[in-house]
Amino acid sequence: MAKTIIDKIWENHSVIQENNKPSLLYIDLHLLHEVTSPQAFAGLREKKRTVRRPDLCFATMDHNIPTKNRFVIDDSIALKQIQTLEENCKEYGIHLEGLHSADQGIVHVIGPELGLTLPGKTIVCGDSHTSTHGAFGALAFGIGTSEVEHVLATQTLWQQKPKQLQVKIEGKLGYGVTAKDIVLALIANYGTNAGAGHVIEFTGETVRNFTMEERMTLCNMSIEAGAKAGLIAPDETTYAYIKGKKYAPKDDEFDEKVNEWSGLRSDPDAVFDKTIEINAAQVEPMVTWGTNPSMGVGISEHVPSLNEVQSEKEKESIQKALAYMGLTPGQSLTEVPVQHVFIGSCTNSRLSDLKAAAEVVKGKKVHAEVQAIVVPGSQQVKAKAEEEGLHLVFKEAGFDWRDSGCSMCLGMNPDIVPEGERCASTSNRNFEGRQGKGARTHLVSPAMAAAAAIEGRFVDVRKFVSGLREGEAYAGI
Ligand SMILES: CC(C)[C@H](C(=O)O)[C@@H](O)C(=O)O
Ligand code: SF4
Repeated sequence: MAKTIIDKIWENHSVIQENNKPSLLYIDLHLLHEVTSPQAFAGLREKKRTVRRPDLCFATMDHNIPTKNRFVIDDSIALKQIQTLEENCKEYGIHLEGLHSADQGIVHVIGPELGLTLPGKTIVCGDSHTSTHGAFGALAFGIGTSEVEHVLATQTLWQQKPKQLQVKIEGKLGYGVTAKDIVLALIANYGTNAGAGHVIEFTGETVRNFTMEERMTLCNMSIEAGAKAGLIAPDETTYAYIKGKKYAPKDDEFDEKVNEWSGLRSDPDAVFDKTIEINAAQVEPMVTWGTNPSMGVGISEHVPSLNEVQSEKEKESIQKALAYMGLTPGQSLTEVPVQHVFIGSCTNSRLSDLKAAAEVVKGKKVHAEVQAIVVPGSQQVKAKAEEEGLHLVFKEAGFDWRDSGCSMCLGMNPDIVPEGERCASTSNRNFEGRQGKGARTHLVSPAMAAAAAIEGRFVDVRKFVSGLREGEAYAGI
C-alpha cells in the first residue's frame, strides 16, 4: 500500500503497534528546557528510576532567561528553574547548553543549527513548537510533563497515530511576502482547528523552493493551525543545510544517511485524510488584529466589520477580541500606532529573518514613540549576525540588540509589553496576556515588524521598501 512520509516514520519507530490502539514509539531525540522538565525529573527521582538514554537527551535554557544582563536573574521562580535544570542535567549526565555556552539558544533554533535535528527522526520536547523540527522531515511534536517523564525513563512514548493533512502550497511569493505570511494566511483562511488531530505534510512547489529557515517558520506555526506536527519531506536543500553541522553525521556516514533519507517521501499515490490547497501568489503581507493567530488579514485589508459576519457567535468573539486589542470594527491597520517591536522567537529569529529586517531598517531610525528589540534565536545566530554587521544596522537605527532567548514571545522573563500597549511581533501567539498582562500583540513577518518600528504604525512593507508612502502611485511588485 502506498505510504506517506508520516506512515514511514511511524512504522520505523513502532516498538508495539496493534490495530486501532496507541503505538509505542521509539524516540530518537528528546529536547529539554527549564520550564517543563523540573516535575518530570522530580517524578523520576520519586519513583527511583533513572534516565534511560541520556545520550539522546539534549537540554538548553531559553524561556526564563533575561536577554539583557543574562547572568542576573532577579525572578526567584526563573532562577529556581534554571538551577534545577543545571542540577538535573549534571545528575543524569545530560548535555546542557547553559547561559555561558556559545551554542545556547531557543531549543527549536539550536536543534537544527547543531545538526541534532535530522530527517526521519522522532523528536519530542515539552514544548508545543517542537513542530519546527518537522522542516527536516522529522516527526516532531510537543509533549506534556508526564510524557517528558515517560520518555526520560523509557525513551519511548505511547501515541495514537494521528490523521494526515496535506497542505499543498503552489505559486510564486509576491515581493515582500514571506513564509510567515503564508502560514498566517493558512490559519486566517482555515482556522486554528484546521489541523486538529492531524499531522500536516506541507507539499508543493512553493515549499520546495523555500530555504530551510523558511520551512522552519512554516512548520513552527503548524501547531497554531491546530495540528499535532507539521513536516516537509527532505531534499537537497535539507541535506545541504545539515552538512557540516556540529553533531550531524560526517563523511561516509553522511552520504549513507542521505541515501536513507531520500526514501523519506510520500509515495505518489499515498492518500491523505484531507488536503488543503494554498495559492501563494494571492497572499500579501499579513497582520493579526485579534487574540488568536487566525484573526489576521492582509495589510491592504481592514479589521472585519461586524456586518460582514453571519453568526452571532463569531460576532461576539470578534467584538471581544477587538475590545481587548483596542481596535474598532472596519478599521485599517495602517492607521494603528505601535509602541513596541519584537523581532525574535522560534518562528522568526534566525539569520535570514534578521537579514530581512535589517534590509528594511538600514539607514533609517526607529520612530520616537517605539521601543524596538532584536533577540537572535541563539548565540550562534547572534555571532553570525555580528560577523555580518547586522547588529550595527539595528543599533544605529535605535534597536536594542540582545542575547538569545524566548524573550518577548511570552511574559515569562523581563521582556514584557506593558498593559494596554501594542507590539508588532514576529512570534507565533497573540493570545490575551501573551506578552504581559493586558499587552496587545500583532503577529507579523520580520520585514513588516521592521517597517512598523520605523514608521511607528503598521505599514505595507512592499510600499515602504520601494520608498513610496500611502497615497502615492504604486506600480506593484
Ligand atoms: C512554556 C512552554 C510550555 C510553552 C509551549 O509549550 O509552547 C511555550 O514555549 C509557548 O510558546 O507557549
Ligand atoms: S520562542 Fe516563544 S513559541 Fe518559541 S519556544 Fe520560546 S516561548 Fe515558545
